[in-house]
Amino acid sequence: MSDFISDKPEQVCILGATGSIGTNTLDVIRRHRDKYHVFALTAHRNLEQLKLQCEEFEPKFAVLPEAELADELASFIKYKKLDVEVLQGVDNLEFVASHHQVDTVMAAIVGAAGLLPTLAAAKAGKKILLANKEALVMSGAIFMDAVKKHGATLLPIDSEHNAIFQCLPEHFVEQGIEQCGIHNIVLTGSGGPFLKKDLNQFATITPDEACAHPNWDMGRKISVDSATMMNKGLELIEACWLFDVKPEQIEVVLHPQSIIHSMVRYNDGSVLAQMGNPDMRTPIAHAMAFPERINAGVAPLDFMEISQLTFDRPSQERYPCLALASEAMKKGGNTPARLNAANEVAVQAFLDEKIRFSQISELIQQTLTSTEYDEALTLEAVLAADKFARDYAHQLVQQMVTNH
Ligand SMILES: NC(=O)C1=CN([C@@H]2O[C@H](COP(=O)(O)OP(=O)(O)OC[C@H]3O[C@@H](n4cnc5c(N)ncnc54)[C@H](OP(=O)(O)O)[C@@H]3O)[C@@H](O)[C@H]2O)C=CC1
Ligand SMILES: CC(=O)[C@@H](O)[C@H](O)COP(=O)(O)O
Ligand SMILES: [Mn+2]
Repeated sequence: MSDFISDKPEQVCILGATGSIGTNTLDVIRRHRDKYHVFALTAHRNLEQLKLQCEEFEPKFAVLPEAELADELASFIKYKKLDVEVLQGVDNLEFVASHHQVDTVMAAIVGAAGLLPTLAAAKAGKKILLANKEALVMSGAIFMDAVKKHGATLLPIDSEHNAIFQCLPEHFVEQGIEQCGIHNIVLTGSGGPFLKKDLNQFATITPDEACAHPNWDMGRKISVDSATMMNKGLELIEACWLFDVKPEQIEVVLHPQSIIHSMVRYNDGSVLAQMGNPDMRTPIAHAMAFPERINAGVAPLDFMEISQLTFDRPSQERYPCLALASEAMKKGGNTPARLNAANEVAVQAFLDEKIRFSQISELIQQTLTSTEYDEALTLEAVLAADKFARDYAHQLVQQMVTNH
């Protein structure tokens, strides 16, 4: 007898629906309304965008953490006579992420705010499409344990990790990468907008310059992370947890064109690469439909248009954040959580023009040296380390502002 194939659309909850990943996810869904149904949308401050999304997709739930915005959305929903229930408060992010009617959760909230709802989805055994790399950086062991224990399915959305996943053999989860004849993982990074900028001019970099990524259109926090290459550092940690490898098994390679999204190097000399135009709808569609393939609306890669694909070593002087992240992963315990917290505070302070671009790495380094190392194997310990490092980093911002 053939397997029963459900023709009911998959019920999707999008955490962070109004962001870059959230809107790209909705664009993929828009092309496949027969396969996917939007069950819940969550946002933070972008009320206007959420109103439009509620009108178009009419989810069962729309969640906003802040009461005032939620009330305004509820009035809009009533006025438009939409069949959408508006929920307010952060606890409701977890409620929708773990709702029994939800099949798939797109985890696309930026930063530590995404951890608890994404973990709730893992504990409810959902199919998780993971964009929120910070959740894994903060609590990799806890998160991966929850995925295994509760039978959740974890599929990477981050373009590099999705690429690596596509280049790995199917049985890598059971066997581990060494048993699969794999030598190492090659994590590619563009180097961001300051790949060639004079180091003497780093102190005067503006937020808009830092957010002008050469290849990808992303939210402001991850764009700054790309400019410092902390993004690659967070991705190195993310890859360690997703693929059960050590930092030494990952080689970071600069590839300014962002056409090869990452590679797997095999012992027989083969290197498998996943390529494509830099458009997040490819990894989103890949993970949503896996193991099938669906149309993502992405233009086919035109080799005649690509003049060259180049590779280089990242310079430690230009990108000190990359080494900070790699060291944090090697040190382990609560270090990646403290690194992430300090980075979030530093990036926000830079975006608010309180500190200089070159002070981001200084602030992270000082926070790591001055806050306490701990094994941090419980969620409470991770959250405490996050809070402590965040508070410490805020104090450093104040000092830096005063000394300006
Ligand atoms: N953009 C990209 O191409 C890629 C992103 N990622 C990762 O995906 C995640 C999302 O990135 P991106 O889409 O660029 O980010 P955006 O800033 O564009 O979007 C972030 C989303 O999270 C919501 N949000 C922000 N803060 C909170 C909060 N405190 N509580 C609840 N929701 C919140 C925002 O709501 P609102 O807009 O309403 O304020 C928005 O919906 C990040 O972890 C990033 O590292 C990974 C690979 C590629
Ligand atoms: C699209 C994506 O996955 C981003 O994380 C991307 O990797 C950013 O580009 P960088 O390679 O410059 O960090
Ligand atoms: Mn990435």
